[in-house]
Amino acid sequence: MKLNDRGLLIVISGPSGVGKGTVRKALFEMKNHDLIYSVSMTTRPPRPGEVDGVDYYFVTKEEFLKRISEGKFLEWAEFVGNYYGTPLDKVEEQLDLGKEVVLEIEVEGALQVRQKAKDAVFIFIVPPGKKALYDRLIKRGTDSPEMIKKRMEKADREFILAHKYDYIVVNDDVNNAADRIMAIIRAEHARTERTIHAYMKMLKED
Ligand SMILES: Nc1nc2c(ncn2[C@@H]2O[C@H](COP(=O)(O)OP(=O)(O)O)[C@@H](O)[C@H]2O)c(=O)[nH]1
Ligand SMILES: Nc1ncnc2c1ncn2[C@@H]1O[C@H](COP(=O)(O)OP(=O)(O)O)[C@@H](O)[C@H]1O
Repeated sequence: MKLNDRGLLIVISGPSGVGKGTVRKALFEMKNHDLIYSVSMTTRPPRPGEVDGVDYYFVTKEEFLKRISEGKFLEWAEFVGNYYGTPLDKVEEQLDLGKEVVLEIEVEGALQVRQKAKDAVFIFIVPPGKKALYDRLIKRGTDSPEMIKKRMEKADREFILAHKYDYIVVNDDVNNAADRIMAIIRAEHARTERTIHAYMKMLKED
């Protein structure tokens, strides 16, 4: 039984290569959930295998800047030379339908969402160690040595902001990390301030 009509907004961040995409896929493969992934827009070129409209909406810088000026993003940020943003209309639409909307975004954008959506839940994924992070970026094989260096330096600046999140999840094992995130989402549903008004309303209508 669902107590709140409006869906929960879940923001997941973590350094590049920590396994956000991998853990998110494991999360969505779990049974009995109402999660929707918010596909971001980016000016980064697609990686081999990435599909427009599934992994990202791939657009030009001009198109992206036009959308910023039209106020079409819930948040946006520049990350190692490319723009990334969350289309506002789709997120609102899904939350109104009672869906749990998952954003997988970097910290600067997450902090913008923190200002706008007070009852969103913020989860920061960390690697079991710095060496593990480096190894994962190498293993993924999608970035040049120079880009890996930039992503590792960026990770150092992101770790400092981890305390601004509600939860820290260690991605030691993909399925364990996904389980922990699902447990957090379920617990957030039961939070008093989130559900009490909806429950009182339901009692009145009962
Ligand atoms: N602020 C913001 N960051 C995003 C968005 N979409 C993706 N990102 C983040 O941008 C960073 C770079 O993403 P990407 O180029 O796909 O590389 P990855 O981190 O190696 O997966 C990651 O931290 C993503 O979480 C978005 O819509 N807004
Ligand atoms: N728990 C884990 N243990 C070992 N390797 C992992 C784990 N999670 C992810 N990886 C690997 O690390 C690399 C980066 O993962 P990815 O999901 O692309 O990270 P992100 O989306 O955070 O940039 C991939 O090659 C992925 O298979």
